[in-house]
Amino acid sequence: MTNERRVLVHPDKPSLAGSVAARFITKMIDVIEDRGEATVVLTGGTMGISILAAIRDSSARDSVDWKRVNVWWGDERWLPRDDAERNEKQARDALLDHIALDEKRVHPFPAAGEGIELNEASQLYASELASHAAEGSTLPIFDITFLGLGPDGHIASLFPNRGGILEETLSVIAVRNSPKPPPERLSLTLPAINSSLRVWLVVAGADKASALGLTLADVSVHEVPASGAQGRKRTLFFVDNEAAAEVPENLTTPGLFWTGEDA
Ligand SMILES: O=C(O)[C@H](O)[C@@H](O)[C@H](O)[C@H](O)COP(=O)(O)O
Repeated sequence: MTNERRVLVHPDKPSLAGSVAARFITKMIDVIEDRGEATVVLTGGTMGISILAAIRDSSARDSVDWKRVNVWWGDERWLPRDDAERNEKQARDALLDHIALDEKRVHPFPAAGEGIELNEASQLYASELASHAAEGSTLPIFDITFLGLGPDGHIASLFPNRGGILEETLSVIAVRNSPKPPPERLSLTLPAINSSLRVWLVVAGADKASALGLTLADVSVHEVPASGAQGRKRTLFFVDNEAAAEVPENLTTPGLFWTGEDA
């Protein structure tokens, strides 16, 4: 298996969301069968949440043994737990509250207003990751890490020309003065993201075409953080036609018909 990056192009957002949902369900079933459990890292953002809703609405949804699925987040907005803009809240509304998860396996970031401040929250999440780490690691085995892509090329809460994208030691960082509101966030670092077996970027809309084109042109990770995303086994870009406008033809594959051996 090569660790090439593959761009799977879909006609529009609904077909993109439906295709990713179907692949995700299939992959979860395969991994659980193989390892007895599966671990996913969720992302915020409109496409990331749309995919959770598509999983919820899939007729195959409950073929997954959800009580064996571990859920983490790639980043979180530093807001009160029930704030509508919080990634955890949006994920619970879109999917998590509709499936039979084992709540002990669901690991949201800490929230604002619960007696700890941002730096301590990042350390707490790093410790929680470490307490569920695989042998000899500080991180659990992530089977799939979802990422959205910002128009500026950010992933999670790792923004261009900021120190966070260059962090090589910590697994979690506190983010302040975020260019995307809210200003305070928590984020996995690039090494933590790239520890994932599979990184699935979900990208839709004309406003992402430039960032996606630059990402695949391998410009510096400091300028385009997404260019540094690399799963250990597989890195897939699930995109719609609009977002693919600046992707060289030779890098794209029709997403609806790709039967790649291991998504
Ligand atoms: O907390 C967040 O905002 C996300 O984690 C962020 O990384 C998001 O995925 C991108 O900004 C894309 O968001 P859209 O899909 O809404 O453009």
